[in-house]
Amino acid sequence: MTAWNAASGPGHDLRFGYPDEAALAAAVEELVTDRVASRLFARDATLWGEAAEEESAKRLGWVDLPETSRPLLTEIAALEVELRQRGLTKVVLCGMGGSSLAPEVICAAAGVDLDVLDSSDPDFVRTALEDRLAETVVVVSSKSGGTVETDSQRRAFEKAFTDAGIEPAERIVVVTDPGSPLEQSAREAGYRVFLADPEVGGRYSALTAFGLVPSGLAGADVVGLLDDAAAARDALAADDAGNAGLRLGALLGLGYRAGADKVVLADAGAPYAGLGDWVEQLVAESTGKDGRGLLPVVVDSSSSPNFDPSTRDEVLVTYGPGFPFDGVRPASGFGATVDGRLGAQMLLWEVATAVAGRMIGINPFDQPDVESAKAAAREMLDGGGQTPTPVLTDGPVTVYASGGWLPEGCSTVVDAVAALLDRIDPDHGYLAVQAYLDRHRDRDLAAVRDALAVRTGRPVTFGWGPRFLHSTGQYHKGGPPTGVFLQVTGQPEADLAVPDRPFTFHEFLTAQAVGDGQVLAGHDRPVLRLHVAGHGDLADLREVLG
Ligand SMILES: O=P(O)(O)OC[C@H]1O[C@H](O)[C@H](O)[C@@H](O)[C@@H]1O
Repeated sequence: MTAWNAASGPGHDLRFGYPDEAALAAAVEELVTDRVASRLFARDATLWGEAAEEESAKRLGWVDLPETSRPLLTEIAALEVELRQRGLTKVVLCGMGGSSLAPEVICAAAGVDLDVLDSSDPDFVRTALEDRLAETVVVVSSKSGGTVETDSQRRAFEKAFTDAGIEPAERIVVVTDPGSPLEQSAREAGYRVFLADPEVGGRYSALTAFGLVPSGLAGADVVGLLDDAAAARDALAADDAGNAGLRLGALLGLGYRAGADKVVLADAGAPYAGLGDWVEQLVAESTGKDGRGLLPVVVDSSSSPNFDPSTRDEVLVTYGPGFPFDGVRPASGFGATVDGRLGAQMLLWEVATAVAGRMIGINPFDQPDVESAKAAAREMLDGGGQTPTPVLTDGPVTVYASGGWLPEGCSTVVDAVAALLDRIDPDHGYLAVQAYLDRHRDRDLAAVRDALAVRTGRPVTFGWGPRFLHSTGQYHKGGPPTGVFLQVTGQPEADLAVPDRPFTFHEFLTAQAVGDGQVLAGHDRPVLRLHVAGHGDLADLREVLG
C-alpha cells in the first residue's frame, strides 16, 4: 500500500488505501472519461450493457430521491403527530430486506425505537405481538406486496388487534408500490396507504417511503436525512476524479479484478449502528450473480477477525470517523474508510455499488436467484418437497447434510462440523452461518462468527434466517461457488398459527431453511444443518463451534 487519498464532498469524506495508486487513478479516470457519474444521475440505462438495459431503465429513480421524496414529508410528519396524540408510541415494522434494513439503521442513528419484525420465527413474532399492543402502530412494508413473511406478520397483527377489541384499520399503515396486491387489499381494509416510487428497487429504496415512513413515524429526523443526501448529490454526480462514489466503486471493482472479492465491513465509531447490514444487502444482492460478485462480511469492529487479521481475498472497509489503518494493513492491500452523515453515506454506497457492478460486469438491479428459495419453501409447505432425513443424532442435536459430501463414519456434531470446515477452499472459500432462530433471544449465538473466523482463518458471515434470504441469499446461490453453509434451526418455545393460512410460523420457517438448503445443495454447495431440541441447547452448540 502506498498512499491514503481523500475524496470529500458536502457531508461525506472518504479515505483510501490501495496497493497501486496508478491503477486506482487509471480506473477512476476511465469512469470520468466515460462520464459514468453524470450518466448515472441522468438515469442512463445503458451503463451496464445491453442485457441489463431493460431492468435498469425502470430502476434508476433513486438518484433523484433527495428531491423527489420531499412531498412525502408533510404527510409523514402529520401522521406522526396524530399517532402521538392518540398515545400510540410503539412502532412495529413488518417487512423484509429492502423494506426493513434502511429504517432499522435510520432509527438506530436517530436513537429512536423501532421494533423491526423481519422474521417468521414464532417466538420472535409472538414477542412483538405481546409487547404493549394497546400502544402499538404497525407499518406493513412490501414493495411487491407478495412477500410471505410480511403477509404472515400482517395477518398475525390483524388477529391480535381484533382479539383485543382494537380496530386494525386504526393501527395499520401500509407502504407499497402502486398497483401491488397489498395496495388493493389495504385500501379494501381501510388502512392508511403510502405509495413508494416504483422506479426504485428494494435495496436502493432507503430514501423512498420505505425508509422514510416507518422512520418518521418512530420519530427520526427524516428531513435531515434527505438534506444530507441532497448536500452530497452534486459531488456524487460529477465526472470528477475526486468523486467519492466513483472512487469507492473503482476500489471495489479493482479489488474484485485482483481476486479480493470479499468486502469486510467494520464500524469505526459511526453514530449509526447497523449500517453494515444495510450495505450487506445492497452489495450482495446487487453484485452476487452470474458466478461473480462481492461477498460482504459484516464484523463488529476493526479489531474483529477477518479485519485484523485479514485474508488476501478481502477488501477492508470501515464506516464512521475512526481511521484504523494506521495500525492495520489489509493483507490484500485494499482498504478504505468512509465517513459521512447517514443520508450522504447511503447515496454514496448506492453510487459505488452501481459503479462496481459496471466494472464487475453484472446487472446491479436484478436478483435472479432469490425466487428459487421462495419456490422451494412453497413446495415444502404444499407437501411437494422432499422431507429431509437426518444423518445422525448427537444428544439434543439432529444433524442433516446435503448430497453426500459428509464422509462416512461421522458420528458426532463435532465430526460433522469439522468435515464441513474442511471443505472450505483455503484461498477463495468462505463459511456462511445461517441461524433460523429468534435473533433477539438467541443473539449470543452470533459470537460464533468471530470464533469460526479464527478457527478457519477464512471469511465467515453470520446471518439470521429468514432475514438473510433477502440479503446475502442471492450471492450464496448466484455468486461464485466458493461457500460452505452451516444452518442452525431449533424447536420454538411454542408455535404460532398464521391466521387463515394452512401453515404455522414454525412450519414456514422450517420450510424456508430446508428449501434454501435444497437449492444450495442443487448448486453443489455443501450444507450442514444442526437442529437443536431447544434454545437452551445453543450454549453447548456455541462451545462446539468455537
Ligand atoms: O419489499 P418486498 O417486495 O416485500 O421485498 C422484500 C425483499 O424481497 C426479496 O428478497 C428481494 O430480493 C429483496 O430485494 C427485497 O428487499
